[in-house]
Amino acid sequence: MTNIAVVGTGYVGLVTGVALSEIGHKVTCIDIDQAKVERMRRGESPIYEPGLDELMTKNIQAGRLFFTANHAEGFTDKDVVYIAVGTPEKEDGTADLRFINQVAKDIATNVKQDVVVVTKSTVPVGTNDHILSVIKEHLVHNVDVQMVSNPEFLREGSAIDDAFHGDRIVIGADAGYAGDMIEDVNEAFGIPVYRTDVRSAEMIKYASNAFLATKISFVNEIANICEKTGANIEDVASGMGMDGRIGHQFLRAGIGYGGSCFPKDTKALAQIAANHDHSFELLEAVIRVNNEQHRSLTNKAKEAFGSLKGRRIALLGLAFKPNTDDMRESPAIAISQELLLAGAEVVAYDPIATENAKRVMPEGVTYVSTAEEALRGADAAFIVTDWSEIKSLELRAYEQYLKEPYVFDGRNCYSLEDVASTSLNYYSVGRKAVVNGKLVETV
Ligand SMILES: NC(=O)C1=CN([C@@H]2O[C@H](COP(=O)(O)OP(=O)(O)OC[C@H]3O[C@@H](n4cnc5c(N)ncnc54)[C@H](O)[C@@H]3O)[C@@H](O)[C@H]2O)C=CC1
Ligand SMILES: O=C(O)[C@H]1O[C@H](OP(=O)(O)OP(=O)(O)OC[C@H]2O[C@@H](n3ccc(=O)[nH]c3=O)[C@H](O)[C@@H]2O)[C@H](O)[C@@H](O)[C@@H]1O
Repeated sequence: MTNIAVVGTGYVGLVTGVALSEIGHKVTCIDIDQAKVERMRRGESPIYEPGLDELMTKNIQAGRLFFTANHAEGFTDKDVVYIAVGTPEKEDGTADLRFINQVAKDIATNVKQDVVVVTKSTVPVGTNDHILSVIKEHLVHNVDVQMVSNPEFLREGSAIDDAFHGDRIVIGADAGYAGDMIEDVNEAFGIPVYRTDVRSAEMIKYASNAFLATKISFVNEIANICEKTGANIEDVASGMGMDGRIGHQFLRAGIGYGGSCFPKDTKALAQIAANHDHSFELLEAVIRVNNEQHRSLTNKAKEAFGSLKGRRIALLGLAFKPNTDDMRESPAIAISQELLLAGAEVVAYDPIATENAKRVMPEGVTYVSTAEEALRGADAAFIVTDWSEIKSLELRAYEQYLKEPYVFDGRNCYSLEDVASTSLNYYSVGRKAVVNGKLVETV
């Protein structure tokens, strides 16, 4: 059992803290947001993440999981401090290290014993060295501080499962005892550990996210060409994925990736390259393709309707992916902006993310509390997020509620054969359209 503090209780920090307490460590989670801390003390997760509340409550009751807004209290007697604060994007695309720098100072001024500092946050190559120098510069007590880079690979919506069944745990440490100590801390997860130096660990995180984003932009480009050639992206992706060297994962064509990480991490890596006089052409193209892909549904609707002026569009799903309330960089934002700009009226529904959506979506969007309400009287439906509730909506519902039978499906939720037996006009991604019960090429 190790005494651990986790600084920052967002998607990563809270899941990390809960998972470490579940395998037997004594964990104190620290956040500057007092209201969040109070909710967590009651066993309520401030974020929507399946399975998290239950596991939190269990470990609070077992006396292994604590929450505080006071850094000095949180760091008392801790051997390990995890940093899990945000590293958002600055205007120029680089990572904003404001929160990281603050935590480094918080650690320096409050720790009274030797400590291993573990960076979970995604940070540019060289940042761990920078964190150590900030800590040393502000250190109040004469203690030893060692750094470990331990990037996080969990996905929102399946974060608990990922924490216990991830593919690897990357531990980046230079000389000293710290790497072995963090390997011991993680032993009970039973996940393969990959040891490397600090800078390689930092790069593994960006390279992994950039590679996954590349797969998505690649498959979206293939989908765009499928639409022009009459091929079917679902069949193409399945056939590609059967090659073990390619694999089936991250070949789902759609409306482009969103979320709190792929958009910011791809830009940050391109900037890291640029800072070292390297132009990362491939990654720049991945980003451009993704931005363009956000427009694909609206472009199809413009083509089908001629003009979207005065058209009422039902947006089904707002979160950047299912099973999360996270709206950061959700394609729903860009899609709504495009629709409003084209003079359309936007009525939106999401099973979970509506409150967060209201904070980041453009002004002028109307929110309703069921899919049916969104569809009723609309000229077209846009399927934006493939929540199971939305995927399982009967095709009959669109026929029944829509004023005009137009569905623009950004997630390929329905089979073309099923749609062909309805009265719907259906446009999806990388597949033929269905118009008047017939499969037709879109160009
Ligand atoms: N969200 C995700 O799925 C993943 C995120 N990451 C990385 O993990 C890091 C954290 O991401 P999220 O959990 O999404 O962030 P988040 O923005 O959801 O949460 C960050 C939390 O840190 C708190 N905080 C800020 N400064 C603090 C301080 N000085 N002391 C204590 N608490 C402080 C904030 O109040 C907030 O609750 C980022 O670098 C991100 O790139 C990595 C893998 C997955
Ligand atoms: O660094 C991070 O924050 C995390 O970023 C992603 O996780 P996440 O953003 O939660 O979700 P993903 O499932 O990767 O989806 C990201 C976006 O790509 C889209 N996507 C994903 C897969 C696919 O085949 N097609 C596709 O369009 C999703 O709809 C979503 O908008 C990575 O998968 C995690 O390994 C990583 O830890």
